[in-house]
Amino acid sequence: MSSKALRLGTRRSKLAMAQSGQVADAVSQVTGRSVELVEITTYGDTSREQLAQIGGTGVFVTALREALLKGEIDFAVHSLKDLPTGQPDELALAAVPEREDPRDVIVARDALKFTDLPRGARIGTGSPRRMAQLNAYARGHGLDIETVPIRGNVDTRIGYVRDGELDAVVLAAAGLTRIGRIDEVTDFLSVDTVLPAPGQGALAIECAADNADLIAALGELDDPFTRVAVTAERSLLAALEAGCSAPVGALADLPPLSAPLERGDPQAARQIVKEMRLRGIVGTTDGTRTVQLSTTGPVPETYDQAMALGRELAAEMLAQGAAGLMGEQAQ
Ligand SMILES: NCc1[nH]cc(CCC(=O)O)c1CC(=O)O
Repeated sequence: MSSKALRLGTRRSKLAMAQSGQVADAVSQVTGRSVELVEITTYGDTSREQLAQIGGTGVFVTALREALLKGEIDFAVHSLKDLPTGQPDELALAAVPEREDPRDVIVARDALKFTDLPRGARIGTGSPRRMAQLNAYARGHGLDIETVPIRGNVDTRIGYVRDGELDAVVLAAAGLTRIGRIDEVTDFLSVDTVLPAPGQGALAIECAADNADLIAALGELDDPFTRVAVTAERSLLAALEAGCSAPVGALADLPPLSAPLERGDPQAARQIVKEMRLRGIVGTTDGTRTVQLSTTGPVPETYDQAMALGRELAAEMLAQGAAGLMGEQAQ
């Protein structure tokens, strides 16, 4: 490989710059080459419409992919949850690095926890998935909340709480960690309450499919465990024929992983992890109807097995009426 700097295409947002910067450092470390950031503007950054209304799927991703295809950049970093499930033949998913905390979190006024929010509390989120699950939980537990559609970057969203317009906003833990604002979280939502978006907390590093040297080099950053988990989650999403702004939550977790990880020994964790649990949920945004299922089995040994697991769970969810619940959002 030549010693010219690698060009990493990135959106200008704080989150994109943070995650691109972190990956740039990791890539220079494994390749010994310098990495130069190239800023790309995407429709998702300039549009003020609700993400769900502009069709969600891929709005943040398209411009970066176009720059890759035109050879203007060598590789790009995406939030995996924003990446459409169909992979174009010309592009390769060269690496999925180790996942951050996949949970959703609340930033609320007065350090409030979700379940301590007062009657009539207004919670901002533009995500039908979050609305569906928060409203379903509230209905089941006698809470009285109102979900309020918002969008904008993290500063804007947290701003609604700071200026008193909303009681709380929902965000992804991973994004806040990456931009150094995880301390502002007032409650980490259990995945038993809100299942994250498929792939949430993971990054995708993409480059041209014909650049074998670069694919091999970037592959050093790949975490096979994360990749197995997100492959199952995204296969579930694809089989439900839903996009990244659909009311679909999914999480493949590796149950015994957390304890050894807390002892700082991920290698030990890898040896004892035998099972993977895949959970999926679909619901109407008002939370009146949900289909939630899970399956537990041996950790898949191939990505094809992981995909099969996702497809199987999706088929069971569809058999229980999942398609009808997603249809409700489609107006
Ligand atoms: N939809 C926007 C988006 N895409 C990725 C993240 C950060 C979390 C991640 O990388 O999964 C966010 C912000 C959020 O949901 O709070």
